[in-house]
Amino acid sequence: MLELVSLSKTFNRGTVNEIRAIDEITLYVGKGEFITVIGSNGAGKSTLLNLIAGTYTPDSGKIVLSGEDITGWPEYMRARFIARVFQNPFMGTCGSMTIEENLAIAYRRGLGRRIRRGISEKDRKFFTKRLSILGLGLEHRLKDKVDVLSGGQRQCLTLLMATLRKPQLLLLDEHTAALDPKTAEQVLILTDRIIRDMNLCAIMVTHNMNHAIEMGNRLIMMDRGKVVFDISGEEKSRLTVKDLLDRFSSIRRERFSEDRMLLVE
Ligand SMILES: Nc1ncnc2c1ncn2[C@@H]1O[C@H](COP(=O)(O)OP(=O)(O)OP(=O)(O)O)[C@@H](O)[C@H]1O
Repeated sequence: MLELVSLSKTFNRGTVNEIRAIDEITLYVGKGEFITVIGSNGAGKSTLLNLIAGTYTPDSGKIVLSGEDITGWPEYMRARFIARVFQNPFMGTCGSMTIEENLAIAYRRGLGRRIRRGISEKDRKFFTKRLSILGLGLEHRLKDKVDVLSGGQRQCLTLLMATLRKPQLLLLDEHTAALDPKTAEQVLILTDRIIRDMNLCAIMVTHNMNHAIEMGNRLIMMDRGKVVFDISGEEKSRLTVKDLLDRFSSIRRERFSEDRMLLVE
């Protein structure tokens, strides 16, 4: 489904602030894989999603989606196939527009101008049906402005909009981090349900080790722009928070010994 081949990205090249954010990452993501991505601050998680979505261009390497080399494609072209939900619930929706207007925009994304028209009764029925799966009663509030929704309701709507037309890939960039714990849990349950029901290929960045373990069928850990741990299937289902913490500590120890070597040399 998605192939990343020797992908690299360096910021501020040639300056004292040079940072190799993504360092020769090669990753194959199969159909129906739901990957959780974990790693310390600055490990390169968001940069990886930005490269996949086309927000950033890689310095080298290749990105292939469903057999097509999309490395040179601009972000707007990739958006037809790659949906993304950000941490900020305000980013995926337009507050001054109604729920049904927001859904209509999402529904028509990627369609030609010819097909743009008002919202028909058939559209409304479809939106009502999809909104009802959220279990938030939003299906009875189609004409409400999105501004009046809570952060959690808004993030659920964003998730629904991102998947209204089945994307080839769904990117979730810490999409529950700005919500209170209870709402975050609800949004995660919904995320899991949508991904399973639609058999979506998804990549979810999180700082929460429990979420990284509980969600998805594959987990990768990043450190300094590299994938340092990649586990899936049965092995992943047996993974514990302690295992992840042990991994983090061993990475830190390695780094410490490297630093010492540098000092000695
Ligand atoms: N636009 C940019 N310009 C310069 N440096 C950047 C830019 N974006 C990211 N970086 C740097 O690249 C490195 C990786 O950043 P990134 O945001 O991908 O990490 P992350 O794993 O998502 O971290 P966090 O968990 O803190 O969000 C960091 O050192 C960051 O400061």
